[in-house]
Amino acid sequence: MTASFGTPGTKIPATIVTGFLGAGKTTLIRNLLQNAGGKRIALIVNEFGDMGFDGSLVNGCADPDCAAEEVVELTNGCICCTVADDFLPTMEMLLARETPPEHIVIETSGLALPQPLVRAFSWPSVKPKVTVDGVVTVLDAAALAEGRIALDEDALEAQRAADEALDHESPVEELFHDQLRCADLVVLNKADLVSETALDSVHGRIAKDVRSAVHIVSSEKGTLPIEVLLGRGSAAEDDMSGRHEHHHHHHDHDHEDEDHHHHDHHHHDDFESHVLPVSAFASLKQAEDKVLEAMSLKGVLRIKGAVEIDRKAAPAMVQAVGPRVETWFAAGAESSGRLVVIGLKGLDLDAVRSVLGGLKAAA
Ligand SMILES: Nc1nc2c(ncn2[C@@H]2O[C@H](COP(=O)(O)OP(=O)(O)OP(=O)(O)O)[C@@H](O)[C@H]2O)c(=O)[nH]1
Repeated sequence: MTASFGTPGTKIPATIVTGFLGAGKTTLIRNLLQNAGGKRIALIVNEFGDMGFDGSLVNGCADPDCAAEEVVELTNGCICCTVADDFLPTMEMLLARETPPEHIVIETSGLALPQPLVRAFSWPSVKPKVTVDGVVTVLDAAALAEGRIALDEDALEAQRAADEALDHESPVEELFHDQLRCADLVVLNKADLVSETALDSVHGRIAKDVRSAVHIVSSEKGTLPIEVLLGRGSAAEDDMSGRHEHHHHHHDHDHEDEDHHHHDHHHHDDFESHVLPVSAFASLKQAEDKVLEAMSLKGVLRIKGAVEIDRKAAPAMVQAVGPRVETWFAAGAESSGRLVVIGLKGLDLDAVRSVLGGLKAAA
């Protein structure tokens, strides 16, 4: 082994924040950065082909208390597929700084597998200097309580009985399990939306699916003490056993003639993401109704963005997850008039477009 310049124990810790679409990753990170108490944190954000929308949201944290020294955005698509050409150079760039960050936080896209990213920490240029402090998997407790991502056989069977067309090994479920399997800490977020009983029951189901000794905590808006989130020291890159992904089954099906070494190949061939320009809506209410209607279309998983409202100077931010849509006016938001729509491959984009057409299209 070549000696590294730092002594062991001086590696920069990196926290990977993973979790399905809309679970609350960005919210949790924003909170963490506001409570970092002067720690120099670099943030790496990754989005799924949406032209950096989350990047602008995070940068929009102009709060003087926000600890993000640096927000670096990966632009080559999904982090788990572009490790070599995007993530590693970004890490090398951060490490080469005269004053390197004290902690690195990485937000993966809601459709990314954490495993390939964790493995990247074993690359020679990175391994001597950085270690995975922990994989934090954020879950939407409200969605889980409603059985929207089935975890146990009963729920799967119930769901299958309810919908013949539903494949119990859908990519969404595999992805969910893989994100859970890799966790060092599971955050049951959106606790405010569920009863204590429902939260307990979700907790019980999740506990069966995580590796032993993984902590499960609940939160509202990702508000957790920084001591809980950071400083876990898991060194996940040296501890991949037990974190393996299911996902390669799926891939093997599709490409039986290919080698196993492709097994962390993109999952999200099964997903697609679109940026839709939308014209102004008549009112906030109309925007909410239309977005909800679009969310109910088959295959649509997540909608977010900023839209114009007739006669309003500030654009309205839109965040939709499952049956919930949030909107608020945000002066100074960049790039309004577009919505990012993420869903299963084959979703009916024309139907989505006609619903989200906005005021002018509807007229
Ligand atoms: N009620 C409630 N809403 C929450 C909570 N945490 C996040 N949200 C809302 O859920 C929506 C999604 O939150 P984000 O933080 O953007 O989720 P994300 O995981 O980063 O989403 P993607 O990047 O699309 O995967 C937003 O409208 C948030 O305001 C919570 O604890 N309670």
